[in-house]
Amino acid sequence: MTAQLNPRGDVAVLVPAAGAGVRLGPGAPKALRPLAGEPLLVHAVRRVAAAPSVHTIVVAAPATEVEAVRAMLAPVAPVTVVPGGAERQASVAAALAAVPAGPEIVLVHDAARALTPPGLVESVAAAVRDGHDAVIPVLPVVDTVKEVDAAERVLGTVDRSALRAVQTPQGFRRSVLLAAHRSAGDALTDDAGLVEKQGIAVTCVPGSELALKITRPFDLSLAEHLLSTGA
Ligand SMILES: Nc1ccn([C@@H]2O[C@H](COP(=O)(O)OP(=O)(O)OP(=O)(O)O)[C@@H](O)[C@H]2O)c(=O)n1
Ligand SMILES: C[C@](O)(CO)[C@H](O)COP(=O)(O)O
Repeated sequence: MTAQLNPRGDVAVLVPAAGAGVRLGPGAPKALRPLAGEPLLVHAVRRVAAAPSVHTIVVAAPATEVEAVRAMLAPVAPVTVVPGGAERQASVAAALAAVPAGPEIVLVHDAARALTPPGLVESVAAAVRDGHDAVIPVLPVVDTVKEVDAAERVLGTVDRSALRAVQTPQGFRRSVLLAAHRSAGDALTDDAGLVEKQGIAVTCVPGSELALKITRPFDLSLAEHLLSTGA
């Protein structure tokens, strides 16, 4: 049976957490590495579970760690844990298959974005509820962006006013995400990218700097600092 959080909620959140974390360096799978003494995944799930609209959370864990992840998350929130896949897309598909009947809004949220505030979960879900098929949180690109060739010679300066850095949670009408995964071709790291390939409009909402993706060692240090200063 699938664990439920708020039976009156209309949102299922899929948390892909099966990645290795190669860019973070050698060690345990990234979602299980400690941040201020607790695994990244615990931080991420605790914040998702604090969003009032959330009915169900499904975590895709590293295949060898499913039981350990169940035990780790049991005191945090009622969560369903399934084995993830070799690519993020396969992990999301496995979690999507475990969503029970009920929630018609499905969010996909990286475990690696461990400090994402519950308010961002709510604002993405609200935009889907308002009628958007697919919603992504974004931030403006703050650096000047150059296009370069293979020899790192600058070809030109890109107009960054039309560029956005994309975060998670990404929100979808359930049927839209299901159809996108059913007809998915080459693995993409981004669910909105799958939906775009179906010709479906994707809408942006403001993201949060706290939703940074912990990818490299610097990001982990930054997250430690943010937590120690009250994030
Ligand atoms: N096979 C995979 C690969 C990634 N993810 C998850 O997708 C999220 C975003 O991926 P990323 O941060 O790029 O993580 P990794 O793939 O682990 O990073 P790296 O490329 O450095 O190994 C993470 O929460 C990660 O655990 C997953 O569930 N299954
Ligand atoms: C969905 C995503 O977080 C978009 O930023 C994605 O998982 C990024 O993965 P990447 O491998 O770092 O591009």
